[in-house]
Amino acid sequence: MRFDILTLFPAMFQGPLTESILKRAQQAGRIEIHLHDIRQWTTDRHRTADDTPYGGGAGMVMKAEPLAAAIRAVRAADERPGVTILLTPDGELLTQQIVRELATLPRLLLVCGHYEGIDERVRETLIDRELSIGDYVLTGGELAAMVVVDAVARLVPGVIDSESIVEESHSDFLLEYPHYTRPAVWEGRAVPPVLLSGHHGEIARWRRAERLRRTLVRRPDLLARAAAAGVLTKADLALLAELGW
Ligand SMILES: NC(=O)c1ccc(NC2CCCC2)nc1
Repeated sequence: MRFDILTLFPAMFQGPLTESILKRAQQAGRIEIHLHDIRQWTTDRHRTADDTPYGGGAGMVMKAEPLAAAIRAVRAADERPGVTILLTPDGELLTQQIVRELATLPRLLLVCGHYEGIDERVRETLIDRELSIGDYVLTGGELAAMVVVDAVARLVPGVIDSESIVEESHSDFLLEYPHYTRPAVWEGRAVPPVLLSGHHGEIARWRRAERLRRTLVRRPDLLARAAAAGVLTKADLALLAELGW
């Protein structure tokens, strides 16, 4: 899968995309991440990529010409069809369902706005989809783009071991079960004995019960969605009834 990131600040992406899992995934050729500095498509001597807003008001707006030229040039750089996504608080809220959908695409172009945003006419003509990583405002779309790359890339085959994908939570709306590792007792707190029992069936049941209990306590809204999606078994519903749901 190919990711193209269009930004005024490519250096911001050092670190999250050049370490650990995403670095190894790129080295293994599972994913490609191409950074593009929008300023490269400015045409004036001062390399102007933003300007004052029509109608007045504070801040600056990213100019249409350089951004449009960048999007068109980057699209043309690879024959694979891509979806061009703008990261913005106005966008559709990113969920694991959307992440799974994006992970099936051959290519994603992520446009990172800055300052007050981008000229509306680029949104109307060149942006296919607008996504938000949450209801809060950031100084730029770069961190949101990193979140999208991270979440989507980890679902690309071969990026992380497949069994942890299969098990993962949020795919069936439920939160994760608690995780433990050595030592068996830490500062007087023991690991739940069932996890040391070697009884895989009991361990699976305990983990499922923990996911249900935690989701009930912390995210009852997700539990309602799980029920509506029909992913709760009769055993789940019986246990939830015991928990008062
Ligand atoms: N919640 C988000 O995904 C998000 C994305 C971009 C952003 N800021 C950018 C958008 C245009 C100018 C700065 N803030 C928040």
